[in-house]
Amino acid sequence: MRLRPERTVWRLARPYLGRLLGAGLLAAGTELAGLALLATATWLLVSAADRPPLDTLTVAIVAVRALAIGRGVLRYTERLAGHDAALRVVTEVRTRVFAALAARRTAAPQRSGDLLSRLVSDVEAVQDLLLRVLVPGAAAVLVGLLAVLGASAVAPVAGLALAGGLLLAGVVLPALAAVLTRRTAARVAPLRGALAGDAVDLTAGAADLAAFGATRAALDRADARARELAGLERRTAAVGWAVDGLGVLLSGATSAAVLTVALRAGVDGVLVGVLAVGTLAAVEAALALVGAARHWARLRTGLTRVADLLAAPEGTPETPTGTFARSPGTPETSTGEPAPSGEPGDGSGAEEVARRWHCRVEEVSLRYRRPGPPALDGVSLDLPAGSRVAVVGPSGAGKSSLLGVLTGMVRPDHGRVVLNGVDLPDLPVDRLPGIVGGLLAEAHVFHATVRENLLLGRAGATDDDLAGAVSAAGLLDWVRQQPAGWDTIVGEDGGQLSGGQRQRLLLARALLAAPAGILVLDEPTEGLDPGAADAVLASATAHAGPNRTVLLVTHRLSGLDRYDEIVVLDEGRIADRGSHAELAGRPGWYRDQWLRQTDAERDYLAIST
Ligand SMILES: Nc1ncnc2c1ncn2[C@@H]1O[C@H](COP(=O)(O)OP(=O)(O)OP(=O)(O)O)[C@@H](O)[C@H]1O
Repeated sequence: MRLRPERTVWRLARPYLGRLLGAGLLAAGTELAGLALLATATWLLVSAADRPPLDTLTVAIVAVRALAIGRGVLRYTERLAGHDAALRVVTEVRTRVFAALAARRTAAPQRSGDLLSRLVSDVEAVQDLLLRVLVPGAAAVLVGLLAVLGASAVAPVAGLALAGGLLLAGVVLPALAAVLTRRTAARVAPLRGALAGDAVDLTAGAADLAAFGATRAALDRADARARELAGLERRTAAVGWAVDGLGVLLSGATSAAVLTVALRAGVDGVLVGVLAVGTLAAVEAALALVGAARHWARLRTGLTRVADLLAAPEGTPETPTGTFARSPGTPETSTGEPAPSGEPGDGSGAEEVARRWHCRVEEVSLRYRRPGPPALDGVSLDLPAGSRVAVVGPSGAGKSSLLGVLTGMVRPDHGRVVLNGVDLPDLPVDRLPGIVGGLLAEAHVFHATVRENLLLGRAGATDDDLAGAVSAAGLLDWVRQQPAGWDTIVGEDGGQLSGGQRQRLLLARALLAAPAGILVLDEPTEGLDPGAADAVLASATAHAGPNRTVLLVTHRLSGLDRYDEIVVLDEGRIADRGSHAELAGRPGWYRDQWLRQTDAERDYLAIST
């Protein structure tokens, strides 16, 4: 077995060696005080029957009290000194790990859940290695040696029997425990990291998962991981229980062996009792090595990850620990796990794909806080299948709230949304994502490949579907330029993409959603320059096709002349509605805004040419 991670810890702990040695000696002192206490108390009990001289008795009684108090004091100071040394080492390690992660993040960002797991659990492995393995391990070895010497002084054969028992308890049993624990332990740390990543995705990406009907699949995946982790931990606990049982058996057997050989060697009766009890205490101290070995085996994965991180050159890419959807043609996710059941977008179904959807929003009112102004106040819209409707208005007018109501994310206080004659709440929740879907405000990009992010929009999408949507969003050239193509990792929340590329990826994913239903687009061209924004909006609207309704929320008014109706919202109410030509031709918010934007763009073009 290569001890590279331990060597890394050793190197980092070297400046604190004096403190660690002190803690080890104090731990050995505690064990020795315990052993001496048992031996003296036994001697006192056994010899009291023979009525020894009072001064001898008094000395033994004082010794028992002093050892009992001393043991407590030693234990306390050992804990204090050990933690002081270990926490100093851990502070150093955590600083270095943080610096290493920060340096690598620029080149190969990892999932924040995994980063957190590295910074917390893996670094704690270093602390545990020092406090639960090295210090008690060193103390057990020292106490064992001194106990063998003590027993040999009484009778060499007794020393030999004790040495045999201590070898079994302190070497064979710990090795067995380490081997049995290591197999499961190697899988626990990465699984914990992946589970932490799942937690981040389930919280940060909750709205998107719900919008695309992928919440169940993501929850199932996290649940499967949690169950696997629980199973592994149960197995580790069972191994621990079995090894502990063997330890107790061994302790009794060693004591019996020492007792037998000491009696055969003609050792005095009182001393035989002292030897037997002292043996129990010495074996118990040696059994601490079993716990230390188990901890060591469990800590190795975390230690290895810390050592790798501190040793790796900056920017070494790593494979992400979790993925989302997967290609229908791909048998496994990139983590090698089986495919999750209930793929996102299942709700789209053949029935939804074939049907055209007529949507009516009737007198919808919504108030988030009471008292407080309404976010929506009696809003009505008619969205015939295949229509193009844009919702505009000043910031805070209620545009995103309207999309929230339409996608079922927010329940209105009054009014209703009717889809092909059915009230929205009466539709099964898993069908809604197949009918209404798209790009919502604060959309989340998952730390997965381009393909997996897109398949969240429609799980069964073919490569042609993906290429069509990505091309409409103006990202196809970029995907083709990437060495990994569709399998390019985009980083957590698209951290490895530019703002515009991230937005285009989100738009492409939205275009894949609800293929024959209602496509909602909340600020799809945000962050793109005016020219690109116009081109992307035109191609995205065209990509929606004749059957799909498009409901666009935008601050940018250019390109809306291709829309059937524009609704101007203000303070939750419909302030105006009509075509672009009608609204731009009459006084009001729309015309003011239109003139302001065209002037600003003229200036922009003048400066940039
Ligand atoms: N989750 C919420 N809790 C409380 N109030 C909210 C919430 N979401 C929106 N609001 C409030 O409702 C009103 C409408 O917000 P909404 O996000 O729908 O406006 P918007 O027109 O989309 O604005 P913007 O153009 O700035 O995105 C605002 O006054 C906002 O503060």
